[in-house]
Amino acid sequence: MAKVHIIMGSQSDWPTMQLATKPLDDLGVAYECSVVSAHRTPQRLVEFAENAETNGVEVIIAGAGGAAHLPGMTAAMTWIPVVGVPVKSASLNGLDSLLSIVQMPKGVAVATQAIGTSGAFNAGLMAAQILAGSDKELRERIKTWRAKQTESVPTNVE
Ligand SMILES: Nc1c(C(=O)O)ncn1[C@@H]1O[C@H](COP(=O)(O)O)[C@@H](O)[C@H]1O
Repeated sequence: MAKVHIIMGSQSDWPTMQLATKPLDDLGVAYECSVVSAHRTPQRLVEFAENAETNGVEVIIAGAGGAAHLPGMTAAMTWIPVVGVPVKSASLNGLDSLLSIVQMPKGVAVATQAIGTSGAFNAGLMAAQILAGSDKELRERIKTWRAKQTESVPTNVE
């Protein structure tokens, strides 16, 4: 079973959430993806959260837009770290999603990322970094990945 599970509130979130898979692919971290909605499929969410530990999930990435309750509700039902991605919404540009995810009550934590594709990408990276705490080889791959990124930034302005 994959250690990272990416869930999203709707199939329409996939163009954003797909970015989370990029660093995971680069770093050789296996993942699974599912559509799970706290609002539209509440029972599916309960089953997902209750079975996540038994299924070997170690980090959950949860993306949703608008009234984005999915990351917080997932975090409420499991101790497994939840990395939240505010998907950009049509009416409020994702500010609604961001506030819905970031303003968690004390005692239930969600690691909220930036709005949209950058946030989704960083969610994948964050998931890998969490797993790297207990995986030395992954830690080394992350260090190499970061070093390559640093090298790719030019000094000169053209
Ligand atoms: N925020 C949530 C939740 C949830 O939090 O449970 N379920 C779906 N949605 C969001 O509704 C938006 C519109 O969805 P549709 O495009 O399917 O109408 C999506 O961004 C989704 O994440």
